[in-house]
Amino acid sequence: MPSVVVVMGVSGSGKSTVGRLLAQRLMVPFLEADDLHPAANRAKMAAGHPLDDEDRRPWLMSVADWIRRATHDGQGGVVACSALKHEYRDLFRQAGAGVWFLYLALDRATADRRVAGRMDHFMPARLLDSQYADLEPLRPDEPGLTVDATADPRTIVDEAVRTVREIG
Ligand SMILES: Nc1ncnc2c1ncn2[C@@H]1O[C@H](COP(=O)(O)OP(=O)(O)OP(=O)(O)O)[C@@H](O)[C@H]1O
Ligand SMILES: O=C(O)[C@H](O)[C@@H](O)[C@H](O)[C@H](O)CO
Repeated sequence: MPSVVVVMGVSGSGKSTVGRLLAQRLMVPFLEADDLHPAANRAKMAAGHPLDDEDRRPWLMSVADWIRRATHDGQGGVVACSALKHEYRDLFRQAGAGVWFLYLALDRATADRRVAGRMDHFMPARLLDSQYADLEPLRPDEPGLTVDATADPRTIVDEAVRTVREIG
């Protein structure tokens, strides 16, 4: 079994929704990586500016620290984190053994609809251009599974649980 599952994808792909459900099913702790963003990052996104690599660095380090603790104490966990770029995911893989990715692949039109429909969130819909520009989909040499993010969240979780049990 993977130690930590990172549920990744662009804003609106369903990371929080699917990640919470998956953590419940696997009975492991859940981390919403958005909660670890420095205030400056949240303010920048809320003002309509996308984050760059430098903005993300301290945030990715905090997420990697959580992954390190979760793997070392043997508890494991599920993390909802955009993890858009290959190098960010490498950082997570270096933090602990057995890090595995569940990539929620979402078409742009659905992402637009979902993010525009969300009123209680700091992420403005116009930042989706930059999310897709930065996105580097999961590569075959990265451990994980790519799923269609428009499927029902429970169906996605069922498929993920089946796959992690198979590889375990
Ligand atoms: N599989 C799904 N089918 C239909 N709607 C979904 C699905 N997953 C999530 N949603 C809806 O899409 C919206 C975005 O979901 P969610 O907040 O989980 O995405 P996210 O990837 O965590 O976004 P962000 O990174 O911006 O926080 C929510 O309104 C949620 O209810
Ligand atoms: O990497 C990034 O650009 C950011 O982390 C975003 O992905 C947001 O955290 C999130 O998606 C908004 O809720």
